[in-house]
Amino acid sequence: MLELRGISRSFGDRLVLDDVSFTVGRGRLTGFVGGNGAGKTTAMRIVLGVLAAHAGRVTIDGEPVTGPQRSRFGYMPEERGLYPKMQLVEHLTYLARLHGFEKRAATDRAEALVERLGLAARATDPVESLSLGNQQRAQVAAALVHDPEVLVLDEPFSGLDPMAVEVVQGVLAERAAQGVPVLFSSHQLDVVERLCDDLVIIAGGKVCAAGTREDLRRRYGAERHEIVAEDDMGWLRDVPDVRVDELAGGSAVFEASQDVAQHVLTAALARGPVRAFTPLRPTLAEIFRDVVTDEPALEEVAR
Ligand SMILES: Nc1ncnc2c1ncn2[C@@H]1O[C@H](COP(=O)(O)OP(=O)(O)OP(=O)(O)O)[C@@H](O)[C@H]1O
Repeated sequence: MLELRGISRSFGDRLVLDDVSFTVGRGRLTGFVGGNGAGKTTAMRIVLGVLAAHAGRVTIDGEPVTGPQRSRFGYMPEERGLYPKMQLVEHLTYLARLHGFEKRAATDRAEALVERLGLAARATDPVESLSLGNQQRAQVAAALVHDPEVLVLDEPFSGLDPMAVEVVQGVLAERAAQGVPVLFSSHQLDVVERLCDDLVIIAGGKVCAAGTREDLRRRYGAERHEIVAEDDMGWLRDVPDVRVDELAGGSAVFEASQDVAQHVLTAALARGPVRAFTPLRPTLAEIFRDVVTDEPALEEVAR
């Protein structure tokens, strides 16, 4: 398990990470979510040792991370850095060799990854000639080519079309299934929601929520319910402790506690048939809105 414990970091007199603690479990995909400037990249750089923390520590299985261990981490940095003139497989082979693989093994790994990431037709193209989405896939391949023991990826899904998102998702999930702790940041809440086992939500340099996706759904987000009745549901607006979010004839979506929702159901049944009554699970976007109070509007975050 990778753990950040009490990490703080300032730039000048500006505190950008304030006592940040969270874990990234083995075999888990952990999504790191937060608005622009929340501190995600800074925290990831500290995990990789590219940047020093001013307080706190990063441990792996309870022990402080050492230099040799860090060299076996896979990192996809925010600033993408591949040599533009090098051919794709040649480049990945070169990176694998830097990590100590023999030539044959390095080439085999590079070719297998290129194939797995759907880039086989581009294997001998110079990196600079790849489309932006394919360059992004190539960056993911670069982070994976030495079979890392920990994976940290800064926005691996940005700029990918939905097919490429699926491919990269699949590759990361495979690594996680092999026991690798995987931490990735993303602004794409729908992707994070679909893919992650665990989530860390950060705002203004502080972790404001962390846990499994199901945990967060239970702990945060309004309790919402959908009801579809034969008769008009207009009366719902007058029920105390109910907030009506949507109302169209007999269909309504409302926020209320479990007890009040049961009361609404009973009242609706007393008026006529009820066709559907469903608790709605909060989406990550709703949870995010709930826990991040002083961040930019969600639309800005998702952009
Ligand atoms: N080298 C630096 N010098 C000064 N300030 C910095 C430096 N690096 C980051 N910051 C500041 O630290 C804060 C956190 O930045 P960081 O890049 O970690 O956020 P982020 O969550 O990754 O944001 P984004 O989603 O926009 O990439 C920002 O206010 C940023 O301006």
